[in-house]
Amino acid sequence: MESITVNTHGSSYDVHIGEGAYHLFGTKYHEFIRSFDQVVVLTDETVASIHLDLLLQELKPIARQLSVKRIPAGEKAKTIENFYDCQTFLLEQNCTRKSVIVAFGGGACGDLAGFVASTFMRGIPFIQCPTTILAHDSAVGGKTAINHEDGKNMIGTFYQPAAVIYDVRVLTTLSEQEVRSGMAEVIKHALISNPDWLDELMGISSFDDMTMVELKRHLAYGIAVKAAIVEEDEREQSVRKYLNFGHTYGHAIEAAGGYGSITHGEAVMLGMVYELIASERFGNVQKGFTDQFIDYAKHLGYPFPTINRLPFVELLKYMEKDKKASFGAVQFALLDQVGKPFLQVIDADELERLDREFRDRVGETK
Ligand SMILES: NC(=O)c1ccc[n+]([C@@H]2O[C@H](COP(=O)([O-])OP(=O)(O)OC[C@H]3O[C@@H](n4cnc5c(N)ncnc54)[C@H](O)[C@@H]3O)[C@@H](O)[C@H]2O)c1
Ligand SMILES: O=C(O)C(=O)C[C@@H](O)[C@H](O)[C@H](O)COP(=O)(O)O
Ligand SMILES: [Zn+2]
Repeated sequence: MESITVNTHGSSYDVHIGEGAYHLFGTKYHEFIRSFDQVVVLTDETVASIHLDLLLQELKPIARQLSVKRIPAGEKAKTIENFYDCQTFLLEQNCTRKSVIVAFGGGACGDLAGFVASTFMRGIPFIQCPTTILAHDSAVGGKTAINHEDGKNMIGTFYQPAAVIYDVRVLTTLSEQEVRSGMAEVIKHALISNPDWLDELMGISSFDDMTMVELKRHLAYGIAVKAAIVEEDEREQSVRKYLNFGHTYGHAIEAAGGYGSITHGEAVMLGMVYELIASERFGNVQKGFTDQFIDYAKHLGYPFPTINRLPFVELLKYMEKDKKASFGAVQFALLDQVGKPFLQVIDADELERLDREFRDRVGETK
């Protein structure tokens, strides 16, 4: 079992990753769980149907009272209606300020559960139990959110979990598409931090070839990269914006396409290619590198044709509302080189030129 501690201004918590991590509920977290009058597991329908027993066999013997709230699977969970429904559930269960939420699912479930926890009676503790590769990112760092039709994650809080318990046994049931989606955030962590690690990832010709030992190592690296940035800038005033590499364009794709029509990680991969092209213009990324990266991403099956149904004007509308934008300027996290991120304002005319170049170079035209 590997453990990484995240220290922020107001909190300190551990991220545990390994096979059998849920046993920690009965050991390290036994007294912590006993200190709550109720444990509410917030989980998505799919995860519950496959893996709930694995978690409940650890929690049932120790929780004073336990209930399970199932939410819809996937991005459609992150709505104001589901948020309200969860609050109603907590009230119906007579939860109090001495209750705890356990988020059991991928990033969508974790983002919603964290937002619910941060607002129920003005805030109760929550534990993240991520069940996707992608959630090595979302479970750490305390960003919680639901979506608005005008923009991704527009309603949310910074609210750190009390612990992250990442039992990798559940990852074996992920679909090929969800593996691809999750690996995009791993690749993002490498792109913003470490050229050697990126080289290793770019040597993977099929995610099926990765062993669990290799996957766990990549996830632990990604968590360490994220934890270090969050410790430095929890509320995204400076370096935390680097974690948004690929997201300004990626979130616009998700919102313009309709939430859930493309996975978050797949949209981020398209966004990273767009933002690599911008990094050639504003940084020192070489065209040859970006072309090699495009071939790699295409070979791994990232869905570049999605861009065909999304006109630039639609994407621009969302990019202009990005959370890093202010005073009418859209700000991007770009790369000077791999491992050297920086921030750059880009105007609408340049964004359009980059968009045309992106479509040409990924081989899809309007
Ligand atoms: N808070 C953050 O810092 C942060 C970081 C990255 C992404 N996110 C958010 O995370 C979300 C994406 O997360 P995600 O990719 O985990 O999506 P997700 O939670 O929608 O899960 C993807 C799909 O996989 C299924 N699934 C989950 N675990 C499974 C398992 N073990 N076996 C089989 N199926 C399983 C789910 O039911 C769902 O259908 C987006 O909303 C994104 O905005 C947040
Ligand atoms: O933790 C962060 O900070 C990130 O930017 C990580 C991203 O992978 C994640 O998708 C995050 O939810 C995006 O945040 P947002 O503030 O752009 O909505
Ligand atoms: Zn992301």
